[in-house]
Amino acid sequence: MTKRGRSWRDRRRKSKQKEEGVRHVTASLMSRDDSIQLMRWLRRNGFRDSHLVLTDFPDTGRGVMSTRNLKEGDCIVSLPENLLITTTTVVNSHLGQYIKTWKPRLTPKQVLSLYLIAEKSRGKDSFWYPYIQTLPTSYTTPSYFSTAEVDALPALVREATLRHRKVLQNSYKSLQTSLHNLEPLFPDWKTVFTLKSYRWAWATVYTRSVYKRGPGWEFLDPSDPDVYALAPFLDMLNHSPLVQTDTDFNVSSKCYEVKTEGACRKYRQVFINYDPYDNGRLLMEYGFVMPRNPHSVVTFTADDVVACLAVKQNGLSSKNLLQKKMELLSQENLTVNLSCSGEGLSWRLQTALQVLCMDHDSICNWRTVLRQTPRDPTLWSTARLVAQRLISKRLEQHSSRTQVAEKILDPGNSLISLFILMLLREDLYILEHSLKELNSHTAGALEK
Ligand SMILES: C[S@@+](CC[C@H](N)C(=O)[O-])C[C@H]1O[C@@H](n2cnc3c(N)ncnc32)[C@H](O)[C@@H]1O
Repeated sequence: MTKRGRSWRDRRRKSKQKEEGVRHVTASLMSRDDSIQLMRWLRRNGFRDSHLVLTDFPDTGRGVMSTRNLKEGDCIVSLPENLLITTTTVVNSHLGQYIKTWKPRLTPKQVLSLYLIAEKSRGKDSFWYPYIQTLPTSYTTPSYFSTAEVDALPALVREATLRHRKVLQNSYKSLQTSLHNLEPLFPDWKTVFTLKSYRWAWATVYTRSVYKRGPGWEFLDPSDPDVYALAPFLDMLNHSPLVQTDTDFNVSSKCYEVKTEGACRKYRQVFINYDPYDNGRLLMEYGFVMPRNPHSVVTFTADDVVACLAVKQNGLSSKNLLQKKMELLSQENLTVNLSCSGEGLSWRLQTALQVLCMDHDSICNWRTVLRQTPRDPTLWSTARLVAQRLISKRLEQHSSRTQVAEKILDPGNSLISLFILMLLREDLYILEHSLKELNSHTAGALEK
């Protein structure tokens, strides 16, 4: 065996660094020109930023890095109104006269989607060209999932996915009847406004718009609020549930501003907090999931709990008693969103479990469980056994779903598959952890 000295290791290290450097430069060169054009265009049009640059991050993909230390209260982005795409932008554009008379009335999301497709098709002639060039060309939101990916999802997320896809299809269908009216502007409207381009535009609006209240145009469908604005550069900020930012339109400066509510170190990624969503919702609305998401939960319904009541107990609880309990729970809105998380069972689930385990005599005092403490130890020990059954049953179903998904999905080739597997594994962890907690309490109670 040849012994390799320090110089070999140094050479190896240097050549590895070079390889990585080449990979890094190749990856960033692809978007570097577009990023430079975007920044120039933004500054030409009144954008002010404080030392922020677009960068690829290994864990989140493209995002924003600060080149100086940021302190609480710093205004890091200030985007003038003329750089926002809102329904007002569209109404004042060449599409405006068509939007005003469109039948059936358009929703604000449809208006923005049509505009994005129209502007994209105009290429360099569009004012928005430098912005559109930096938009992703495809997304990881539900309308991009393959059939195998949809099938692999947990039941509730799968239902939400199918609903999401239906909304998109119906939205496109309702547009189709009037698209030919755009012929004077777009002679090739049939190949421009396709379902595929609409899916892209719709996902762009869904995943990248910020909240800005519109004027309430009377010619738009009021069933969807006019609160969306596409905000170049600001939409490059990724989400973290751990940060707080103040993101709003400032009516006096007429700029959309982002202010930090905490410090951020130099050369670190700057995040904003989109919404306190669990991973299922993040996947539905934004097309990604977060490892160790503090908002992640596994949810149950009251019917799931009822199915786990002991046969004996079920027998004892006459049909009428069970009906009464379900009425009480629904009065308190406690029949859905009963959940467990990395921290164990939620208060809602614990309460529903206790109500469903009450006997004939104690049900008249059912409100005592709403107060949470002190807990009736006998009632809670029955409820805990039902909880163990509930979680074990779900864990069994979920483990086999995850095993099947691991065989079918290819996370190396599809980011969507990777996110779905992350979602399944996170739920598995929550269920295992919750069951462990329940078992340890049972063991503790037996030892006493
Ligand atoms: C407003 S954009 C943020 C910029 C985006 N990363 C880009 O390159 O254009 C929102 C999208 O960024 C991605 N994203 C945001 N936060 C993320 C995170 N913490 N981890 C992974 N992807 C994230 C998701 O694809 C999401 O739909």
